[in-house]
Amino acid sequence: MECHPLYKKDPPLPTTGRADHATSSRLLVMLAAVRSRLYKTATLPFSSSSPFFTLAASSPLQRPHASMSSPKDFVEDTINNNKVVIFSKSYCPYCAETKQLFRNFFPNIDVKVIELDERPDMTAIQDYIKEKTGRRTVPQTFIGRQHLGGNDDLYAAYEEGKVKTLLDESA
Ligand SMILES: N[C@@H](CCC(=O)N[C@@H](CS)C(=O)NCC(=O)O)C(=O)O
Repeated sequence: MECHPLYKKDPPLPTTGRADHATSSRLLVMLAAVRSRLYKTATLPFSSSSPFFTLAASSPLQRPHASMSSPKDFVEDTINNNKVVIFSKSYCPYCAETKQLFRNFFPNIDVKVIELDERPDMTAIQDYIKEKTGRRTVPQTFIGRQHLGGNDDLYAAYEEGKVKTLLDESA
């Protein structure tokens, strides 16, 4: 199976610092233009603390890591607060099969999918999952806080009836 980011069907918006900066700069220029036109036409009481500017300055584009928890806290909180968690990568075919298993056989179960390749802390999260489970590959699935393993492990567990048992037990 092909497993490479270039095979991803829907590439994410640019997430590098430079792209973010360019995007937010363009946004600020647009907002400034709108602000100056409004000033001319309606003389509205804008100031530098206008909601427009507050919004732009606190945008995740400018402060991408500000509210992020540690990789360990993020993984543990996610597992504790969701019945089924799949740590995945959006372009990974094994991950697609894992997601498909739940869609096919357990369509009414909420599944929390974390697409690691869409997060800036991907590597740190994979490091923590490796520390926790001994596995660094994706997917890694947890049901009711219990680690089931990769895609092969999940399908084997499904065949044995273990997936259903764990889902029932963690109701
Ligand atoms: N046999 C494994 C194969 C998993 C696998 O090779 N995943 C690739 C992604 S498609 C991987 O994790 N590569 C290393 C990485 O992305 O860090 C399974 O069934 O889960």
